[in-house]
Amino acid sequence: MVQNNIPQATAKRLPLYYRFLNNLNQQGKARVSSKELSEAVKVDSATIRRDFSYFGALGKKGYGYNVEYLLGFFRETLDQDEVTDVALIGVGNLGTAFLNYNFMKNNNIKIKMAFDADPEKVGTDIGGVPVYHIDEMEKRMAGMKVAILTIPAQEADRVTERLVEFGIEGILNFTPARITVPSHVRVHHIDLAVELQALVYFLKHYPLDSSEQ
Ligand SMILES: NC(=O)c1ccc[n+]([C@@H]2O[C@H](COP(=O)([O-])OP(=O)(O)OC[C@H]3O[C@@H](n4cnc5c(N)ncnc54)[C@H](O)[C@@H]3O)[C@@H](O)[C@H]2O)c1
Repeated sequence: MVQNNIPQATAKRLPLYYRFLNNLNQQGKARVSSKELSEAVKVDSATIRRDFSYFGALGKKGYGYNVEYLLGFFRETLDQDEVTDVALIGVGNLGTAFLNYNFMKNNNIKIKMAFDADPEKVGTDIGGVPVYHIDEMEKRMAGMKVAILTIPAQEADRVTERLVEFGIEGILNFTPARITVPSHVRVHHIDLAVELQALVYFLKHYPLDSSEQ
């Protein structure tokens, strides 16, 4: 399949491209130039052209790219026709914000259920998502492949072990814990403190040339 040959860096940019092209399509635009795309998604146009060449979309000079063709490709590659159900573990400050945020607005990923250990939260419904007790995780999550972790760091290893045990395939980890998983499980860490520190470091040591903006 085509997507197996796409470099990981390119694959990571696909959702970004998809979102923008979807907006263009809804506005009735039939084509887009790599310059327009570049300005909108803040990726340089040479990178966009290289990315698009991996899936055979070669823009025509003076015409640009066909929005509908690209969207069709992205939809297939990103499985946009299929809704992916995700579970969220830990309905605290961060978890509650995610439940209230409707992922469906931009793509086909949906938080279907949430789990918490606090009896006061169990049985509630946040943003239309039911909250179950963590003891019911294995039973309720049967068949689900992706989980978001928004529990305290010290709970991360224990919960991860249970997720791995029943066959989870991907974990989006918001805890600062560096969880260990077998090689067949993919973990993406999102550490806001690290990102913020990196941003401040870059601002200080790699000031942007205003002409690049
Ligand atoms: N709040 C933020 O802005 C923020 C930002 C970045 C990262 N984080 C990280 O995200 C995680 C959650 O942060 P928070 O501020 O939402 O914390 P929080 O204390 O508000 O929420 C944690 C929730 O997890 C539940 N919980 C505890 N142990 C559990 C278990 N074993 N199983 C299921 N649920 C359990 C608690 O009952 C609580 O509802 C932390 O690891 C934190 O470091 C938070």
